[in-house]
Amino acid sequence: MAVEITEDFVWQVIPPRPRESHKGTFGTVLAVAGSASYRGAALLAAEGALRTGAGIVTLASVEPVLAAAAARLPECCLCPCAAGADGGISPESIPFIQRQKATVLLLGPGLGGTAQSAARAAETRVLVQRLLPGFAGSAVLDADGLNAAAQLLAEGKALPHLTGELILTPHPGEMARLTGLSVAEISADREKIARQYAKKWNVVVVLKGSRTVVAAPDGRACVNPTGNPGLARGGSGDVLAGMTAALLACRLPAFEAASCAVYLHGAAADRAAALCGEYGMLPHDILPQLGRMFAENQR
Ligand SMILES: NC(=O)C1=CN([C@@H]2O[C@H](COP(=O)(O)OP(=O)(O)OC[C@H]3O[C@@H](n4cnc5c(N)ncnc54)[C@H](OP(=O)(O)O)[C@@H]3O)[C@@H](O)[C@H]2O)[C@@H](O)CC1
Ligand SMILES: Nc1ncnc2c1ncn2[C@@H]1O[C@H](COP(=O)(O)OP(=O)(O)O)[C@@H](O)[C@H]1O
Repeated sequence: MAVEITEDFVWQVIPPRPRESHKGTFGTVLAVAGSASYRGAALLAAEGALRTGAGIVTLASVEPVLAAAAARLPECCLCPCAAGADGGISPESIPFIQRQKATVLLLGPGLGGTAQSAARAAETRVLVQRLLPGFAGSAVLDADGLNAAAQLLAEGKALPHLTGELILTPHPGEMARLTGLSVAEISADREKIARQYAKKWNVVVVLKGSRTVVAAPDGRACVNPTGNPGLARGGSGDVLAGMTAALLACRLPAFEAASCAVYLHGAAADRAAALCGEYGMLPHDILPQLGRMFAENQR
């Protein structure tokens, strides 16, 4: 049985910021995210990363997303991309994205896919196929990035290799697309499935939902006790993806980064629910509560 993540574990793993540190100490998250249809996903992911300690966050996206980011998140650096199918990021911009400084790549939230069109899904697949392989750091693959990877796996292709570690953050629906199993089969033994595929794919799997399971390729696994059904709404996963990328950028190893991110995301959501109710809370209400937890723990 996997152990539960504890608050003690989280604050042992996330160190205080050294007095002599600078922004480079805490890495650069390059978030490739958003499209005309899903502007909020990119903003929630970028703010999740900014509020979880990353030294620099750069958002690579199309103009309407960047306009929203510039208005709401002045700390966010911007990498303007050409618009492709259905207002998503065109693969034409890949060389420009590859020239951005980055220690962690966050790929997927709001990129768009088959829900928009076959052309959008194909372009998102190209982004995943060309940005992940050989990336010099670690990466988080989420949302439409996972759907693109599922298509590649279904075609018999392997998950792309990068220099660092790769974290996949599927909910059970995405895990079903990635594995070819049914949601019922996955739900029957979430821990076993997460462990099995972490090993098979050589990645950290974050199988989301009530009691999220985090599994590493070396066989370690843990279960998250925090969080509540107020998180069951669009946008919660985008915040988590940004938080996870930020902890990677702060140089936590992938298993620890993912475990701490899911614990803090859920614990902040529990505080948001205490204030707004599970019906009334929103994903962005997680962010101020997260700040309170960092402050209470001198981080
Ligand atoms: N404001 C914004 O910009 C937002 C943008 N967003 C962005 O939108 C993009 C696409 O996201 P999405 O939500 O449309 O696709 P996805 O999550 O695959 O759901 C599709 C179907 O999958 C299933 N399914 C889902 N969860 C499941 C579960 N736990 N367990 C089992 N099944 C589950 C379920 O199928 P059903 O059960 O209804 O048949 C559901 O209808 C993505 O890039 C994201 O970042 C969103 O984050 C929202 C806020
Ligand atoms: N009932 C629940 N209890 C605890 N956490 C939940 C619950 N439902 C969803 N969550 C969490 O909320 C997030 C939802 O992410 P996801 O399903 O990808 O949706 P989206 O990307 O649209 O926000 C995940 O972190 C998941 O673990």
